[in-house]
Amino acid sequence: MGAGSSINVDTSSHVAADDHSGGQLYVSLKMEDYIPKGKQNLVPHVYGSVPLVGSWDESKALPMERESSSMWQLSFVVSPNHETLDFKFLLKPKDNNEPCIVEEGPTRQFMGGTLQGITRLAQFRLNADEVLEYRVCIKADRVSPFDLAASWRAYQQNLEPSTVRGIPDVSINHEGGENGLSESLDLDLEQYVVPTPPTSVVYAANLTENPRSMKHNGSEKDVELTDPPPTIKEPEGVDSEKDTVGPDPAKLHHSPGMVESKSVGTFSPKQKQYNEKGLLVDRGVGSYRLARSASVTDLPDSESKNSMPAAAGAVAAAAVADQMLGPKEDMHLAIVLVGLPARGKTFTAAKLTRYLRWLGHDTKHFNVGKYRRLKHGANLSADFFRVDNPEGMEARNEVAALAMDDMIAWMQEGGQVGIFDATNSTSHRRNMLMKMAEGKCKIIFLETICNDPKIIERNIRLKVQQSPDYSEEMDFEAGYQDFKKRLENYEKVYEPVNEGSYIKMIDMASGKGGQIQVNNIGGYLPGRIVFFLVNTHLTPRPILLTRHGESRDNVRGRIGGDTVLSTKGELYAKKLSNFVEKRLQNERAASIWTSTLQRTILTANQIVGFPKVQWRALDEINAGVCDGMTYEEIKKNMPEEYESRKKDKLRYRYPRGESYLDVIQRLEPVIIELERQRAPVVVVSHQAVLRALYAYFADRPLKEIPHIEMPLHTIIEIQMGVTGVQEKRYKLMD
Ligand SMILES: Nc1ncnc2c1ncn2[C@@H]1O[C@H](COP(=O)(O)OP(=O)(O)O)[C@@H](O)[C@H]1O
Ligand SMILES: O=P(O)(O)OC[C@H]1O[C@@](CO)(OP(=O)(O)O)[C@@H](O)[C@@H]1O
Repeated sequence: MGAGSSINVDTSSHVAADDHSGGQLYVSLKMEDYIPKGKQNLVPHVYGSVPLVGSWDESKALPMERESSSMWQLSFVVSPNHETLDFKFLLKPKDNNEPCIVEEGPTRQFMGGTLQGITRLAQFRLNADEVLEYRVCIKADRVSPFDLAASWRAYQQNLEPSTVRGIPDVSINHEGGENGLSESLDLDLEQYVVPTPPTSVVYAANLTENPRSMKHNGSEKDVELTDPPPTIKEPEGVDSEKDTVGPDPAKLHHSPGMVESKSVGTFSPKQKQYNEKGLLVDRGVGSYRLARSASVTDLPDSESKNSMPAAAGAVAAAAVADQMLGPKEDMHLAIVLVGLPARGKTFTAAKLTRYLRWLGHDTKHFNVGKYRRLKHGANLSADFFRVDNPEGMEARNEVAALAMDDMIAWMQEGGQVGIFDATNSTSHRRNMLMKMAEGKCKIIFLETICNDPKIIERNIRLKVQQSPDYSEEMDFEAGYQDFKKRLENYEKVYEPVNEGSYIKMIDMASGKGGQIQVNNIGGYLPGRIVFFLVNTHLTPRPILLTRHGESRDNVRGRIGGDTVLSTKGELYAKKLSNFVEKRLQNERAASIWTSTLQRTILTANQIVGFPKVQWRALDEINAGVCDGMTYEEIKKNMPEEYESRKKDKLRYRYPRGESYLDVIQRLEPVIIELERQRAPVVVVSHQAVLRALYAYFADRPLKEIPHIEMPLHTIIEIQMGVTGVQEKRYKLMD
C-alpha cells in the first residue's frame, strides 16, 4: 500500500487474515492404481518418521483410502514441531500374516514445508522379476487452524468420514463426555446468571469529546455537557422482531436472565475520569514519542506522558521507523469519517477508537453531532439540514470547525489519533478540513457506503430509537419521518470521496463480505487500521470467555506452571462442557479456542462436537524467573521485583518474562480473529490474558487491565451485534 497506490480488497474471500494464525502443513497424497489382477489384496499405506505415520513401525502405518476406482488418497496434518517428515509408501496385504512391501529407493522427505523427491514413481518389488509401479501426486499446503476447523465443519455438514488425519485438537466425538456426566448434569442456564460489573448503557456518540470552549475552570461540566439519554420508543405498528427493525435496546438489556448488560462505549465513572485525564500511552507503536525500552526500575512516574516503555519486536520497529522517516505532520493522524446519515459512521468511529486505545495509541473520538447539540440544542428539525438554509449551513460548518480546532489543539499537546466523526459529505467541507489540517496532521478519509435498502431501513430505525436528536420525540413515526427528510437533504448534495488518502468501506454490513477500497494509504498505523476494518463485521454472535478450571497450582497459590486440574477444576470442565452443549446447541459452526497449556486443554477436553484450536498467544502471562513461585515467595526472595510490580502492574515485565503490555501486543491477532469470526467462539484461557481480551470488548482503559476481576468457574458472554457489545455472566460454581 505505497503512496499513490489504489487497491481493492474483496472481503468476501479470506483476505490476508491468516498470516498470523500459525500455519500447519496440510499434506495430501494420491496414488494411481495399477495393481494387476491377483494383487488386489494389497492396500497402499504410508509410514514414516513421526508418530502420526507410525514412527517407522509398519504395523502402525496409515492406510490410504479409495477415492475412486483408480485412485487412492490420504491427507494428514503435520504439526509445526514436526516440520521434517520422512516417509515411504508401502503395500500391506489384507491378510496381516503376509509381509509388507516397502517402496524402493530413498526416503521421501518434507523439510521446512518443502517436498524433496516427490515426483518419482512409487516402485514396489514383488519378487526378482516383478515390480509394481504407481504414479504419485503429493501436495503440501500451509493452512491456518481456522481453515482446518472449516474443513472439519465441512465434514460435519456432509456427514462423511473425515479423511484428514493428525488433527489431534479437532474433536469429532459426538458422544457425551467421559462417564456420560455431561448429559447427567441438567443445567438451567439462567439460574447461573450473575450481575455484570455496574455500568450504564450510553449511545456511542455521548462518549465522544466535549467542546473545549465549553470547559469551565479547566474541568468539564460533565452533567451539562452530556447528550441527553435516548428515549426508547417502540415504532408504532412495527414488529420489532422483523429483520428490518433493529433490536429494541430495552429488550436487549433486560432479556430474561440478563441481570445487567452494557454496550460498546459504556463507561464507569472511574473510566471516564481516566479518559478525560488522558493517560498518554507510548508503547512505541505508532506514537511519535520515542521512549527507550525501560526496565521497570527506571520507570518514571506512571502518569507522565513519556513513561511507557517502547514495545519490543518487529511491529514496534516498523512503527518507530515510520515515525523517524515520515514528515512531521504524519506524527498525528486524523481519521475523518464521510458518509450519509445512518451509514454506521459513529459505530465505526467508536469501534476504531476502542481498538486503537486498547493497542496503546492515544486516540480521541470527536463527534460533530455532539458539538451541534450542545451549541444549538438537540431537537432541530430536518429543515436545519437543508442546503438552501444558509443559517443552518453556517451553523453546521461552524461546529465542524470548532470540533476540528479542538482536535488539532489536542494533537498539538501530544494526542496521536483523532477520529473526526461527521457526515463530511461534500468536497467543500472536506477542503475546509484539509486546509485546517495542513502541516499539523495527516488526514485519511474513511467513507462508509451502504447500498442495501434493508440495512439502511434498519439503521434509520435504530437511529430514531437511539440518537439524542430524537430523545424528546415521543412519537416514533414522527421521528422516523423527520430523519428520512434529513437524509434526503444530505442525499441531494452528497459527493463521494475522491480526493486525498481514503479508505472506502462498501456494503461491509451486508453479511456477504463487502468491499474495502483504499487509496494513497501507507505506513504502519494506517495499514493496521485497514486490516482491522477489513476484518470487522456486524454478524451477531456470542464470544464466551472463561478461565480454565482450578489447577493444582491455583490450589497451592503458585503462578504460571503447567499443572493439571484440581478435583474442583475437573468438575468445572464437566459443567462447562454441559453449558457449552446447551448454550451452543444450534451453533454448528462454533469453535473452542484454548491456550497450549494443559489446564485449558483439559478444561475444554470434554466439550464435544466442536473443533478446537490451540493458540500459543492465549498462553498465560509468562512469569519468567518467577514461574512456579507463590506471591509470598516472590515477596520474600525478590522484594524489589514484588514492589516494582505492585507499583506498576501494567508495565512491569517479569525478569525473562512478560508484562501485561507484552500480553496485549501478542493478543492483537486473537482480537482480529475474534472480530473476523462469524460463528460463536469459546475462549478457554488464563487470568491475565482474559483480562486483556475482556478489556478490549468492555472498552476498559489499559491502566485498569491488570486489576480487572476475572474469577474462576465463571463464563463471560460477550454478545456482538448491530448495536454494539452486550455482556452477560454465568457462574457455574464457586
Ligand atoms: N459499515 C456499516 N454499514 C452500514 N451500517 C453500519 C455499518 N457499521 C455499522 N452499521 C450500523 O449502522 C447503525 C447506525 O450507525 P451510526 O453509527 O449511528 O450511523 P451514522 O453515524 O452514520 O449516522 C449502527 O447501529 C450499526 O448497526
Ligand atoms: O497478573 P496477576 O494478577 O498476577 O495474574 C496472573 C496470574 O494468574 C494465574 C493464577 O495465579 O493464572 P492461571 O489461573 O492461568 O494460572 C497465574 O498463573 C498468573 O501469573
